[in-house]
This record gives sequence, structure tokens and C-alpha cells, in this order.
Amino acid sequence: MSDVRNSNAIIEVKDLNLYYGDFQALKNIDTGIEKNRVSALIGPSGCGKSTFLRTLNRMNDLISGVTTKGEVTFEGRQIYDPDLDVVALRRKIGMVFQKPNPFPKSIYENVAYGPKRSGVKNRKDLDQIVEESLKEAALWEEVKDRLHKSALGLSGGQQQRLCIARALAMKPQVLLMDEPTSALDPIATNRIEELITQLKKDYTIVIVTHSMHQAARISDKTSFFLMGELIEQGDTNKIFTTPEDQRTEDYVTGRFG
Ligand SMILES: Nc1ncnc2c1ncn2[C@@H]1O[C@H](COP(=O)(O)OP(=O)(O)OP(=O)(O)O)[C@@H](O)[C@H]1O
Repeated sequence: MSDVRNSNAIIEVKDLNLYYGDFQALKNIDTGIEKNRVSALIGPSGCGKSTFLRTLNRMNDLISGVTTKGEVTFEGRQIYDPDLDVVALRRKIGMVFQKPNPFPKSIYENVAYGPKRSGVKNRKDLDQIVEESLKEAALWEEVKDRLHKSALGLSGGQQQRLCIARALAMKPQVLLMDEPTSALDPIATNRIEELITQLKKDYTIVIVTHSMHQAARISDKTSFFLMGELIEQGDTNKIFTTPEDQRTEDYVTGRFG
């Protein structure tokens, strides 16, 4: 298997195995997530993409019966170290979900919520974080005149950009995105894809996608999973044009999945 581990990796994964009870969902995963790149995780339904994504900020801790073995290091620190501050980890490695899930609060409060909880109290500082995060998420112009209106009044695509702004407000280094456009129409999808391409200047992005077109359009690196194994990983262009493994070729050419 090709090896993408190198000195640009912000996250390194070594011999990672994950079980839901007796069922092994991830098998001997070795990989690295490169800094300031978009990495796509692809593969047929149930192959372990979302499970793998969640291992990167310990979101699987929230599911009972999960056992994780192996190493995940973020900037050289073991993230499965029992002494690690998981809340701080999730601040640095934020997450955006498939279905936009804004809180039933105002647009402003959605973005200010995390910073407030981590101790930012000064109104001017909060105003600034809200404005900057909404600008980074390409939503500011659409909402600046209705910041104190409910977030639930936004369109699905706007809600998803709000969720991205909410994650950015915590000043993360990595953004994990689990099929962030699967609930959106093509125009809203296009806006999120453009946004992801802009965000990689400042952030590292890992995205689970069912759309091979999306992976090919926006990612630099692609990892192909099958039945809990990481079959092949490398430059997106290579994975889609000259993959080394027959199973990868069958998947990317649409022969299964
Ligand atoms: N909470 C859970 N408890 C038990 N088994 C689970 C749980 N979550 C996922 N699994 C199983 O682990 C395997 C991997 O699931 P996962 O959701 O990671 O796959 P996926 O590739 O993201 O799938 P999809 O593309 O359909 O979202 C599947 O067989 C799934 O049924």
C-alpha cells in the first residue's frame, strides 16, 4: 500500500483498530493527514469512513461499547492518552455533520456559544469573533443585518455554513466534515465546496463523501476504505486515474458501491 506519512502530517495514525462490541469496524489503519490539505475519505456504505473520521477527535468516546487500539497522534501528542483534555482536543479538531444542526438560538448566539463557554466574555471580542467567523464561512454578507434572528430561519446551505462558522469560532486547526453537503441542493453544495477550497489555506480538512465527483473536485488526497480496511491512499489525481489496487479502480470507476 502506498504510504502518505511524511513530515507534513498534522495527524498520524498507526495500527489503529476499532471495535463496536465484538464487531471490528477498522482494521490496522496506518495513515497521515497532511496539513493545509483537503483529504477525502471514500468507500461504499458501511466501510468505516465515518468511524475513522470520529477517531481523529475521539468522537467515538461518546458511543458505548467502543474499543480503540493503536495510536493517533496530533501534532506529536497521543490523543488516546487518558490524561488528554478531550474538550481542548475537540476545540482544535472541530467537526461539521451531515445534517446542518444549528442550535435553536440566534445566528449570533450560535457562533458566540463556543467562545463564551471557553471564557470569552467581553462583548467587543465576541462581536469580532462572530464577524470574523461568519466572514470566513462566506456567510457574513447574507446575515449581517439579521444576526439576532433565529438560525432556524436560514436555508439549509446557510445553516451548514453557519455550522462551519460555529466550528471556526473555536479557532481549530483541523475540520472534520462528515458528508457536509449530502443534505444540500447543487447550488448550496457548490458554495460549500468553494468554501472548503478557500479554507484549506488556514485549516486542514478531512471530509467523508459519497460523491466521487466531489472528492475529485475538492480534495488533494484521497483514502479508499473497504470493509474496515484502508485499501489505498495517495494524491487524489492518482487515485482517480491510475490507482494501484484493482478494488480502488473498481470503486472509482463505479463498478461497485
Ligand atoms: N454505533 C455503532 N454500533 C455498532 N456498529 C456500528 C456503529 N456505528 C457504525 N457501526 C458499524 O460499523 C461499520 C462502519 O460504519 P460507518 O458508519 O463508519 O461506515 P461509513 O463508511 O461511514 O458508512 P456510510 O457511508 O453508510 O455512512 C458498519 O458496519 C456499521 O454498521
